[in-house]
Amino acid sequence: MTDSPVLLNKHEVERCLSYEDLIPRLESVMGKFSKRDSSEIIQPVRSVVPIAQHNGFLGVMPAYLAAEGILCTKMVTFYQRAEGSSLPSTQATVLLFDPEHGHVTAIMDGEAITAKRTAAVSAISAKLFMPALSKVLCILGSGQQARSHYDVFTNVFKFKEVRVWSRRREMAHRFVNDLQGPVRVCSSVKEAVTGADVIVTATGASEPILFGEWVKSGAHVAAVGACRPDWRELDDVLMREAVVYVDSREGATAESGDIVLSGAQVFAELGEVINGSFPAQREKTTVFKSLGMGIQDAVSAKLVLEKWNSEH
Ligand SMILES: NC(=O)C1=CN([C@@H]2O[C@H](COP(=O)(O)OP(=O)(O)OC[C@H]3O[C@@H](n4cnc5c(N)ncnc54)[C@H](O)[C@@H]3O)[C@@H](O)[C@H]2O)C=CC1
Ligand SMILES: O=C(O)C1=NCCCC1
Repeated sequence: MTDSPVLLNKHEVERCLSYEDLIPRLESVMGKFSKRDSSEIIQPVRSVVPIAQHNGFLGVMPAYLAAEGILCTKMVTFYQRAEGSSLPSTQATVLLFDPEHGHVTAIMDGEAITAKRTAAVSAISAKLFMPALSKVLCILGSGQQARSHYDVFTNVFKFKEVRVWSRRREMAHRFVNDLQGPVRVCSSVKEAVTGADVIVTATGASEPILFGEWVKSGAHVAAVGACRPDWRELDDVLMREAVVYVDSREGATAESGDIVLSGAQVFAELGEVINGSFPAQREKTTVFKSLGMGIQDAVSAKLVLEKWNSEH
């Protein structure tokens, strides 16, 4: 008989997952992924089931990391919520398995993992691509991803100014009231992004909200939303003028409206830059188009379980 799986709620997952541990593990696994060695990593593009009646999607994100003995899947639902809805737009559960015998070893909340690993990957992109003397950070959106991006970006980097824009100004004020540091609430995207060195787009938008003409030359954009092939956050001008990096080429081709609909060319995967096979063009305007990967959830879940096991 196998042991019952460990059950970890959001609070426990949050407590057991630090950015300090997460960032090097993500850098390492994304570098390995970009080598496309299927004896080491298997991660298909996520399967997505549309829930058309409710403006939602169910995504299933399996991954197997043979050398590290990690077999994992995340199941994630994401919805386009009506303005003013208090429901979360992204919810998830992560399962870890024993790769040898096939039983489930842990079932854990996936919201905290999704929030932290996505923000940590964006921070890795900023470390590689943002201008050398970056002073101004701008966050578009005020939800879960905006919050985790604020946390890691202000932790890892030293910005002189942080700005936030949200489509409802009161939500931007609520976001700022929950934080420790000073953040300027902006009333338009244009005001928020003008002169910014680093821009995070973390919205539920399906039409462009960020226009290339507003973006300072040499700025870095970490684009986190618009994860469907017909959704946009960034306009054609920005997509065509910037050097475009992605987490996975296959994922970007299948799921990113900003890439597919603009016809922009992908320059490299983050892992290819980490491996040194493509350069980080820091002096140019750069976009990192994030879609999320099962391997990111897998290493995050393993870290959570290792930490939890070390305490019990
Ligand atoms: N790249 C990745 O790995 C991941 C991407 N996502 C995506 O990131 C985005 C944000 O996710 P969460 O923070 O979890 O959602 P959330 O619901 O907590 O926050 C969404 C934010 O977007 C704003 N928003 C919604 N519709 C908008 C519109 N039409 N125009 C402008 N702003 C709009 C909301 O006011 C809110 O501030 C979503 O698109 C989600 O699908 C989520 C998880 C992982
Ligand atoms: O990677 C993820 O997790 C997600 N990516 C895009 C949409 C919501 C969840």
